Amino acid sequence: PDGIDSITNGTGVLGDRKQVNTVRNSAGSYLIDRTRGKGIFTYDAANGTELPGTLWLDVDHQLDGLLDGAAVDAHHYAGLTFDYFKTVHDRNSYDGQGAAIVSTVHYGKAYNNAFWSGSQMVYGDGDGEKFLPLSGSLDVIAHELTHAVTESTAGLIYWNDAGAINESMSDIFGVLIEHAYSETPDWQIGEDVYTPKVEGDALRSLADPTLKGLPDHYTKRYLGLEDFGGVHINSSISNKAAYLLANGGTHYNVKVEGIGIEKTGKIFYRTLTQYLTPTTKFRQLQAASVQAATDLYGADSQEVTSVKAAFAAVGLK
Ligand SMILES: CCCCC[C@H](S)C(=O)N[C@@H](Cc1ccccc1)C(=O)N[C@@H](C)C(=O)O
Ligand SMILES: [Ca+2]
Ligand SMILES: [Ca+2]
Ligand SMILES: [Zn+2]
Repeated sequence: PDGIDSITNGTGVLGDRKQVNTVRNSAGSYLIDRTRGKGIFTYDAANGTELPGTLWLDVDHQLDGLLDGAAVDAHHYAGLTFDYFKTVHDRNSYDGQGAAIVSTVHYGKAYNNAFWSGSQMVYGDGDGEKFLPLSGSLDVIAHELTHAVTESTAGLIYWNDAGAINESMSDIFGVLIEHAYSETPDWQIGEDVYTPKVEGDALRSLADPTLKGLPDHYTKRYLGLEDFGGVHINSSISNKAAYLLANGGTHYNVKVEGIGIEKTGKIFYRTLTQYLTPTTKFRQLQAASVQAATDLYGADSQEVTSVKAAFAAVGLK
């Protein structure tokens, strides 16, 4: 639709006020952000499963209704995630060519998930017990958009080791992007929308995966067929390595000197975009990460030593 670029005030899923970039005309304000790449577009599935659904139009230019929150957050957080890849890694959208970013909210009925469809992000409303509308948490949007980056670069298949590494990259960048923009960053995933009636829990913890019964060592990996071969289970192995690399610590008697979150982000971004392939296995992830750190900081650097220690601590090499 035609119209003028404008900024509209809105209320997010958690009742927090924020501004979103919109296109405004006589019909109302559309969730179109023309300030980033080829644009960010947010749609409404109206609790159906047709994608992308209807481009979000707010007729009174006040994005503060109960149904608006999911759309406001999906749009706003997609913008922040775009900004992170652009300003921190000099990557213009998920494809490096400014690709338009499309999101759909209110997908399905009480749908307790969010996903990258292969061409767009999709968010369920949650059932109010397990999840609130999933776009209400920045780490969820960052997780999903990172799948698009992964698909445009490494192409990790969604199965067994490669799938777990795929999922892990999405969790790691979920944390990195939350640390870049949130006042209350953490090493947990989904805490803002997970179990609204239970305080202090999260879907996954990178700091201590065992809190949710997930493996924190390669010898404890899941070998079954569920969850695409454990992609949301074995992701915790490299998630833990990332936590140790950034923060340091001693894990299974292996001491890791932390190098901070910025350098951790640089290493994992280079690993993901330069060295991973569709079939990368966990041991190859270790080697790829060492290579990326070597490229960036030199073979004899503390950073390389810490990458080796972080992966050794979770049983890789
Ligand atoms: C369609 C089935 C597969 C879903 C895969 C998507 S990418 C995914 O991993 N979704 C995230 C959503 C998420 C992300 C961050 C924080 C909370 C929730 C996910 O972890 N889904 C879990 C619930 C799962 O699918 O097991
Ligand atoms: Ca978090
Ligand atoms: Ca909770
Ligand atoms: Zn995922």
